Amino acid sequence: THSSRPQRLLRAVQKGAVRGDARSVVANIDRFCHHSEWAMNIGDEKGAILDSVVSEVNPALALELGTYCGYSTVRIARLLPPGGRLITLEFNPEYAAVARQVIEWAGLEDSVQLVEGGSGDWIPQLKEHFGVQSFDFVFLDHWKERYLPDIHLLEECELLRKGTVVLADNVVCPGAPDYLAYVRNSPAYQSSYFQSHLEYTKAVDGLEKSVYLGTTDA
Ligand SMILES: O=C(NC/C=C/[C@H]1O[C@@H](n2cnc3cncnc32)[C@H](O)[C@@H]1O)c1cc([N+](=O)[O-])cc(O)c1O
Ligand SMILES: [Mg+2]
Repeated sequence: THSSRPQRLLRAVQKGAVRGDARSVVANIDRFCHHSEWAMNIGDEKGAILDSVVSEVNPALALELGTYCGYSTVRIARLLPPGGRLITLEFNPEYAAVARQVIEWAGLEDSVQLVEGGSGDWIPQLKEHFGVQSFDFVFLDHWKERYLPDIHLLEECELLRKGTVVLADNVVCPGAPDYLAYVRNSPAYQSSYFQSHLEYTKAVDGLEKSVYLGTTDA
């Protein structure tokens, strides 16, 4: 039987990266994607922007939508403060299985909670299941048409607080036009754009950073 690209990516990590060394896991996935097979990880260039935003927020509690192989999960989790936690949602069982092993190879399993399921089903359950009050940081990198419905869901479930930072990948390529229009025009967000390039290519892409300001009503 032929392996899948996520399985080949995992094997590259297990062959090339040092166990327990998150930096080497990230470096080996980037090497695999630059030299062997492109994969939809945020990558090294946009990853550096992700790192700077995560470091600035220094989140005690972070949420990621769309784990895929766990590349950005590792980038975020390696920067969390002591006791910091990252909850990441992935509904594809095969991707979730690969991501678990990538996260373990990086030695970050104690600060990451990977939930196998859909954001639409799970966002409403995060408070009761994980004792979550609200998130300090949210990273959107799942299906692009889910960005807008899921940020509305996060608002409705009161999982955002004044100052929560929401960072969205791919707002240019593949693009999330309805999401961009919302966060850039809503009085509830202070939004800014970071121009970059699509992972492992020269195509233009960017990240949108949106700070939640809270609702205007009392
Ligand atoms: O399509 C892209 N990303 C979609 C990512 C999708 C990932 O999130 C999961 N998912 C989806 N809805 C979900 C809901 N709930 C949980 N997991 C979910 C999918 O099972 C997949 O693992 C993409 C495409 C390009 N590109 O160049 O084409 C570049 C990128 O950086 C990208 O992120
Ligand atoms: Mg992406």
